[in-house]
Amino acid sequence: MRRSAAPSQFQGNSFKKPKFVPPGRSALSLNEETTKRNPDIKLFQGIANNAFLQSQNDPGICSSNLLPTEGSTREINHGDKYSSKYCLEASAVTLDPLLAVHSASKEVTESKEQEEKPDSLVKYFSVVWCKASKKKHKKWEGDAILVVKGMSFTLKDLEGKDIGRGIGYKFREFEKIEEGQTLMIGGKEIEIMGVISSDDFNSGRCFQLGRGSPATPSFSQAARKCFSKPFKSVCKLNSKENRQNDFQSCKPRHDPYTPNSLVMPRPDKNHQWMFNKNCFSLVDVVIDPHLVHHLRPHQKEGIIFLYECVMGMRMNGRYGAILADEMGLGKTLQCISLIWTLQCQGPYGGKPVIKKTLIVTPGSLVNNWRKEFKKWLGNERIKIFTVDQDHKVEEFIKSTFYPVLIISYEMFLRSLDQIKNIKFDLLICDEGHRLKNSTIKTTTALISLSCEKRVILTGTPIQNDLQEFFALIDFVNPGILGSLSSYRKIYEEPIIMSREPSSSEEEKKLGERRAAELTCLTGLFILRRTQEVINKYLPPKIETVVFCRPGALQIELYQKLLNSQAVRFCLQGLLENSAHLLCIGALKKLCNHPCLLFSSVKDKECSSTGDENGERNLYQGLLNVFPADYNPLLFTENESGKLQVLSKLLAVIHELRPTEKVVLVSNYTQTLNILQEVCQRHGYAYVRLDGQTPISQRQHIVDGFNSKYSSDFVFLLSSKAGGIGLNLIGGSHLILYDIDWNPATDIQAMSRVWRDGQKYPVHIYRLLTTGTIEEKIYQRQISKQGLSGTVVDLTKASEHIQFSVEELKNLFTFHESSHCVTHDLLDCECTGEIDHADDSLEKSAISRHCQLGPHHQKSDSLKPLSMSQLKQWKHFSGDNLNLTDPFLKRIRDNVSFFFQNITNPSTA
Ligand SMILES: Nc1ncnc2c1ncn2[C@@H]1O[C@H](COP(=O)(O)OP(=O)(O)OP(=O)(O)O)[C@@H](O)[C@H]1O
Ligand SMILES: [Mg+2]
Repeated sequence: MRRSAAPSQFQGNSFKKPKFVPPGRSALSLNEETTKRNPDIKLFQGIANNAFLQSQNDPGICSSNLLPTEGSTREINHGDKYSSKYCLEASAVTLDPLLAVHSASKEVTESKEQEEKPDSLVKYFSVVWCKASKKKHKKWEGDAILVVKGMSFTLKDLEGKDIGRGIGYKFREFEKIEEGQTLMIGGKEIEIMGVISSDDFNSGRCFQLGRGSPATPSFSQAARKCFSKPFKSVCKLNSKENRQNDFQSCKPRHDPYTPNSLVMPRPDKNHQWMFNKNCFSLVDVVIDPHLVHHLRPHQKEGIIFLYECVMGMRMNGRYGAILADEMGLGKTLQCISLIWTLQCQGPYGGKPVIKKTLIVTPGSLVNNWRKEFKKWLGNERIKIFTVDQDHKVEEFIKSTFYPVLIISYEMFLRSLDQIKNIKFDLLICDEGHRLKNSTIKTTTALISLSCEKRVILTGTPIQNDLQEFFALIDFVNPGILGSLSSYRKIYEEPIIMSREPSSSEEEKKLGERRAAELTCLTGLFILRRTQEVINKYLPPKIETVVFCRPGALQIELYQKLLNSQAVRFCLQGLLENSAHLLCIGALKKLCNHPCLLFSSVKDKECSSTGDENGERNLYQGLLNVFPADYNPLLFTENESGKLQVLSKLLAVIHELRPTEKVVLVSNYTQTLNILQEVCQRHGYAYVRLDGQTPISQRQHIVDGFNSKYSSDFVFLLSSKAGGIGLNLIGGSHLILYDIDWNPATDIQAMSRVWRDGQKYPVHIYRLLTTGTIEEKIYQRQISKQGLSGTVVDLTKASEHIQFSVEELKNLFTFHESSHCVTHDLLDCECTGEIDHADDSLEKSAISRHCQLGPHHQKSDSLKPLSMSQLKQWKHFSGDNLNLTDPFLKRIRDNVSFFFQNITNPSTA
């Protein structure tokens, strides 16, 4: 047979063909072998192997939070300004037992015993294949990986798909396999090209080599080009003009030697080779001292990280980054520092790296960005253009005045035709987790921009869904993980499979190794730090979960609803037309206030529409429970346990802390109407921001509330409509009036007030109605089920949550006599009469599971609580006579139980 190369070998990646390794040397990794022959790979691996830093000193820094092994974190070495030191934790994964088996194969195969149990032996070969035919001249059709396990052979293409299988081979047959040998497998003829180590297979690297993706980025090709004409372009100095430019700008813009100066790492030789063709002199890029003065240590690290990424210094040919710091860590300031620096400076002759930057952000944050630019850089340094009703993109295009364009995602889509014609050098997508779906218009439109330097900012953990993760990675560094289908085969499927309880040891190992490899590839350009890094700059946070006794009317109505035909149908498993959602909705409304339920029943009575959802079955007889002359507009506070508590809470805050303000959060507009009415009745000045608030007015409302001169006492906020990214540091008390299925919604709301700039200790109150569905939702939030996977995602509505009949039974049970069902579930022995907290468990033991990281990875501090963590909170019943907290004292009559936790007590 003529040995013509497989398609991928035509691309000139000659090093890709694995060299045959004789059995005695089979433990040597393929990479070691290839690097010996190809310096390009070695250089790349140098980068990759150095890519992770251990940050034992800084608990808050955790690289991308998708860590393969405990504590695999990144930190930038400040000791040496010009070099970032990394260490690859993933490479420290314990030696794969398969590898050991592999290297010992000779002796093992001679043993008869093993002959009978060949399953324990797995070998991997790189091969080329073609369909079996009798033709004389055949052409190989592709590269593939041959997996030989026991007596079965599997052929996988370089996308990870199985393309052939064979069983029933004799164990001795594969023992003799060697380079050049041909075999028939599943109707395909294959030729063995070489051995692949189990390490390379388990990590997925052998698939990448074939694809020429991350391990061999465009860098190797570019570098090869340079080698072909050594020094020519680099040393061809220098036109007169160049020299003059060089001379003029070779001084750093700011002094790199002053104490506390923040100097960006210098590009290495390869970078210079590729990007400094004109041989400008190297100039230090120094962050404006005016900014450095304000920067927190984690922000300095973040700026260096962003700089290295967008300059292509972390991974050759890749210019994207994901800054996934937890909420409130100042991602905006880090980006502003980056923009301002690149706008004025560059490492080659001091020439600025970028001219124009596009910032795309949710509409409600456009003005916040403008404000932040002004806050950190003043009005004079940089001119920014924000697009709104009165300022169109055309104006930006006509003017040469503005280097930065800030636009909302919606407006961006509408103005795409114009924006496409502008050459942007840097693209920043704020709250960029919305790009997790690569098929939505916004993502495709942004991808269509030619800008290579792309930064995603997100406070939401991004690794919970591996497909969404792919979309985000592929957005910032297109193609780095190959095609979606190969990504699924090589990473997603093995990783998910390994998490199944039924997975075999081997599957578990493979999944772990693939996760480690994925982390390794992506960890270079993802940075996530947790709230802990700024805790020390923040005031204390006192969080209290308040279990409010339901009012008499609520109890009666609640029981009536649970006895309705609709609920009974649900419990019999008759869940057509989402009837259970209707029941859940009615119970939640009732918990907020009975008048909301009354209005729904009345609306249904008056409406002429059909009854597909069985509303009539649910509402039957409810009106009789209300007083005959009940008027929902004249609702009273004591009809709702939570409203009574709220009203007293507002009163005591107003009385004891007259200069402090309250953020009052609900997910429902109708509930906000009631809360607004309460404010009016008591004469509290308030502002309101919900989904109806025009985007143009939002920042104005926020600024007004945050101003120390404003007389507003309450900020009524619909968290779903507008909570994301807002700074509400004017408020130091935050009350969550109702609970969402999705813990992320509540966490988002809570972190609006406890953030940089907050002056007062922050009090957060979560109100729950005792014994009702609200407690159940809370338990779901803090139990494993609620914490797994994509639930921590603001876009997932409760309609997508699946319930079993068992779960519905639990949801539709009312625990009228319990002080706190959640406490009952904790298996805690205390009676709640005195303050109690369980110290028996280690505080940080439980973390939210994510698909990539191990189960005991460092936890996000803003992640939802777990049950066992809750048990460690101080807890006590409302009858506790030793209450000292003046706020809790005032509301205790209506409260059956409290859980309380204080973060950062020392900064008080
Ligand atoms: N170094 C600093 N010193 C003082 N205040 C700071 C500093 N860095 C940021 N801030 C302030 O902290 C607040 C939060 O910053 P920012 O809005 O950028 O957070 P974020 O990381 O974008 O959070 P989110 O994910 O919620 O959007 C802002 O008011 C900002 O001005
Ligand atoms: Mg932000």
